[in-house]
Amino acid sequence: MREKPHAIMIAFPYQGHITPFVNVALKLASKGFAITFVHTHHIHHTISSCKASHGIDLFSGARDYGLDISYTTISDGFPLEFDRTLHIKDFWDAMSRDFPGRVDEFVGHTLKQSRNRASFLIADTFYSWPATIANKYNLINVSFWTQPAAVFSTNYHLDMLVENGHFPLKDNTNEEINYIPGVGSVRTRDLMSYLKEDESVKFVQKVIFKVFNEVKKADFILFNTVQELETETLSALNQKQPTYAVGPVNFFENLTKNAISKSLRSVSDCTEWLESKPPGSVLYVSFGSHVKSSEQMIQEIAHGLILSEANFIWVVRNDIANLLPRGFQDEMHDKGLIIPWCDQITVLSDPAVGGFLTHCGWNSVMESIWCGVPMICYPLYTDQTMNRKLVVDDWNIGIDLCDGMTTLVADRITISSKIKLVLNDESTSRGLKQEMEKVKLVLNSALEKDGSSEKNFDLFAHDLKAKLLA
Ligand SMILES: O=c1ccn([C@@H]2O[C@H](COP(=O)(O)OP(=O)(O)O[C@H]3O[C@H](CO)[C@@H](O)[C@H](O)[C@H]3O)[C@@H](O)[C@H]2O)c(=O)[nH]1
Repeated sequence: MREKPHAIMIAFPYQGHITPFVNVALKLASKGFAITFVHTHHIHHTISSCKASHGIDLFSGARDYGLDISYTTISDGFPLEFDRTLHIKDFWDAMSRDFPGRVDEFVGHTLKQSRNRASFLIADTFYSWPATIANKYNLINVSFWTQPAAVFSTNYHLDMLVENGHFPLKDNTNEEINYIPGVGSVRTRDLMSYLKEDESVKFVQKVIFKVFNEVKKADFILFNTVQELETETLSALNQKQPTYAVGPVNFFENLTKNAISKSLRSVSDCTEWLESKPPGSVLYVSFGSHVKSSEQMIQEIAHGLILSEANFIWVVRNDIANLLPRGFQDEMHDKGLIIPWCDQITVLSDPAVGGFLTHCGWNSVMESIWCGVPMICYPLYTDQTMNRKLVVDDWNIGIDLCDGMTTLVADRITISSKIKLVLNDESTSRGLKQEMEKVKLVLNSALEKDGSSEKNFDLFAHDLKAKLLA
């Protein structure tokens, strides 16, 4: 192939998807691919308003490092000021109905301009249109999955859940399931929240049904996970479609020294505060970019933190800041630092951090392992319950905040004692750290030059080029 193969990459408009997707773009470009990277106008506007120094092209920094990435934006159909979180159902109704047409037009136009270059499409698995558009333009269709393979496989085999009477899931069931190919034994309470019998998630179920029909038509599927951590699940999936565990890709950006802005919020610098704390003494608390806990639970966590007497950094996003107990900031003195957002990987890498109270978003789990920080798990929605199961039950690198998981509420005394267990209790903390070292080694080795993720990425690039030439 004389000209570089060309990827058209359409990002999914949420932080937990943007971060790894940007890294996939950088990685592909570093392997000799040309990229056209696309954000929605709204995401572009949000990212660029967080960093005044960046111009209109978020990827100009990548080109400074010799990477062939061009960048553009398309409309999601709503004005910039429309509140996409508050009106999530309207937003996603329109995204399902109208956005595919915009992508179609964009892809058609881009291909016309690209002078018969060998092109292919990469989109987030959560989009429901890639197979249709790839088919129309005769493009290879690459799907990118941002969660564990176990969650993918469960969604992929929804028909089995239906046959066995486990979909839709009745509330508060705790049966064992062991028929999902490659997933082993899992309890119904660990299944994704949107499989539950609840009107409010009906529209999510509809989306999931649709996207998992679509992904069955993908030519290649990339997983932001590690082969050695999910070996059986991945090999079962590989029997169905070509799958490649290439994760976690989240750290690849080091290559460009973080020159690519991808944060949807402005970042607070915690370095100085962390430097003033002893090693392993700080609990980092964050529930990711968009999930909301109940006011009651936020209050219990706040009191639990004070009772534990631990040092802590708590990412309290602006949308939940009003839920903190009155007088909390005075009570915590210098023991606590409340910030609206930070560079999470930088914070987790700091030697002062000894534990992570997390909602178990998959990026947070991967980042915590990469930094070797044991977790206290407080999963809230979607894949987070399954991610908790991997962290606590399978890998023993974290503990549950809410044992039993049925009510999802813990009181301040329990919370405080869980924090002490992870940060101060000799035996628990040593046990978690020992297991964490093993899992961290697996993850870090996968990212080495001859590690599985690196090799799988090369294999993917090789297979893709072969298919483009065929
Ligand atoms: O102050 C902060 C807090 C978070 N992050 C980053 O934000 C991302 C958060 O991702 P994740 O931990 O996966 O949580 P969510 O934002 O909640 O991600 C959504 O997307 C994930 C991937 O699909 C799913 O696993 C989650 O359940 C879903 O809620 C991570 O890369 C963090 O490094 C920061 O940079 N600064």
